[in-house]
Amino acid sequence: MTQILILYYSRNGATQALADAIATGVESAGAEALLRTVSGNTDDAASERDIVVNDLDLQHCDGLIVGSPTRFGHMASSLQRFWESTSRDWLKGSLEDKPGAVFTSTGSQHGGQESTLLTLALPLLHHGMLLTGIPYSEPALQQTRDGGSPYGASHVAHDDGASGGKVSLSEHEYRCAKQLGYRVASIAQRLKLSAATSSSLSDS
Ligand SMILES: Cc1cc2nc3c(=O)[nH]c(=O)nc-3n(C[C@H](O)[C@H](O)[C@H](O)COP(=O)(O)O)c2cc1C
Repeated sequence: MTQILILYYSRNGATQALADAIATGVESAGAEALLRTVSGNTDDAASERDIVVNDLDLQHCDGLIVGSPTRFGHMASSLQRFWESTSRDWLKGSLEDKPGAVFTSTGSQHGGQESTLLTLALPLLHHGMLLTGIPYSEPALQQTRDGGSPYGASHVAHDDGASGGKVSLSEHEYRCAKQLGYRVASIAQRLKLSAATSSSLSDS
């Protein structure tokens, strides 16, 4: 079965809520969603609901969707530290030619979603991934008054999670996130199928 790795860092649950919505989209395409986190810093703990990613997760996945809260306009240091530990996988090309996408949560509406999404995409490109976002054929992208962007899925948290409140995505944020999961999973399935078809043609 096609396996999509959803890798995120989240301290207060908002980025994790996006990861869950993306997983719903992955599963709606008939693929498996593998939710993984990165380890946090001593003074900045990561959510412990999901286990920490390992090398095999990167090597075996058919697609990767990466998320982080926005921290001063870019990704959290825990996720940056994770990327700096991936040189061996970069040398092996573990992620090369696999579809990838990104997501983020901010405290405020104009707190840097686009800068975070665009910079979250850079390590994926360095690893040779095929970057995708959310197309405007998704109606929620036109209708949203909160998160959701062509660059990736997003949520405006107004810091509900940080103040101990319940994190809840708006309907449009949820639909954009689900669409992103569906899109990466269905692209991964098509790539896998065409690789299998061309290898069986070259064998015959
Ligand atoms: C050190 C730090 C820097 C932050 N920088 C920003 C920022 O630049 N823009 C913004 O809108 N929110 C910022 N926030 C708020 C977080 O992005 C927001 O609370 C996010 O939803 C947290 O995600 P999480 O619940 O997954 O941890 C910052 C929070 C912290 C702790």
